[in-house]
Amino acid sequence: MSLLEIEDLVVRYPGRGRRAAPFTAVDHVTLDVRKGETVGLVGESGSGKTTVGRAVLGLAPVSSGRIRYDGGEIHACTRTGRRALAARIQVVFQDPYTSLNPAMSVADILSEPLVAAGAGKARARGRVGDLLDRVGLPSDAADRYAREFSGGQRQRVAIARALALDPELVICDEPVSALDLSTQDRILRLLLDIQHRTGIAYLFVSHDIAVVRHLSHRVAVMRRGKVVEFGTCRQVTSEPAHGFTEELLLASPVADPLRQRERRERRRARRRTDVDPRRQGAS
Ligand SMILES: Nc1ncnc2c1ncn2[C@@H]1O[C@H](COP(=O)(O)OP(=O)(O)OP(=O)(O)O)[C@@H](O)[C@H]1O
Repeated sequence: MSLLEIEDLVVRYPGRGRRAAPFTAVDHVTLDVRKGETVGLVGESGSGKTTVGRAVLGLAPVSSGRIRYDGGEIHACTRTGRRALAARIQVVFQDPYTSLNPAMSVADILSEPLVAAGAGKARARGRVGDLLDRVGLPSDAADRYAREFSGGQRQRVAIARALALDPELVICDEPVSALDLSTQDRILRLLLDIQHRTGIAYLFVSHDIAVVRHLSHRVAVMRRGKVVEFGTCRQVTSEPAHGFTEELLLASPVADPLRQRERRERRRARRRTDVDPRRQGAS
């Protein structure tokens, strides 16, 4: 059964300048995420991936369409409704340097969502050790400050914070793109391990199809605000139905330098003939 259902979602922003037309960042997007599943949302920069995640979180304006969570409509949720949802849907952002308050200790960062949800301070503190353990950090990390950690360790803290309320769904918005390759690999393994242990679902946003294929059950490919392809990871990455998916696969890293050059040239040739119609005529 689907946990999250996005149906015909449109997010439109007002145009900049007096006569500029509104800009459609998300254009009739339909997709769903089932319990315990990872859906990868992949596409080039500006295709609307983050905006889809933000609309689910109530942070982007829904112009039309529906978003349902566990059967209930959430696209027009009140503040109280949103607060209740916060325990069920959490988010991990791209940049672990800006998403954690450097002036707070890790214990405070991890207790904050629990206290906000009504747990007493002592009870919230009591859960910190377990949360650190779940993301592979030592218990003495609790008394240190986020600024004392590496990018990968900070992202572990951000993941622990997202897990604090035992959510059913975590929106991961480019959670590894600010990290070096070996740290990326460790964080992706951690996310997989957490999913195996808890049955959590992920909507995993990334520009990198190589990262997405690593952990997604299904993959949606976005281009210029639209989902151009949505299918199982195997279908989308082995038998892509859309030329743009092929393009993304071609752009993912390959070891052979000759193939790399061939791919670069094909990419350049495509870019020369390709203009985003959402931007045409906009001032
Ligand atoms: N608040 C806003 N006001 C106006 N336009 C916006 C706003 N937020 C996003 N956009 C535009 O919507 C489009 C989609 O942005 P979005 O961040 O969702 O893309 P993305 O696929 O996640 O790209 P990236 O990987 O670079 O973050 C972009 O062209 C962006 O400039």
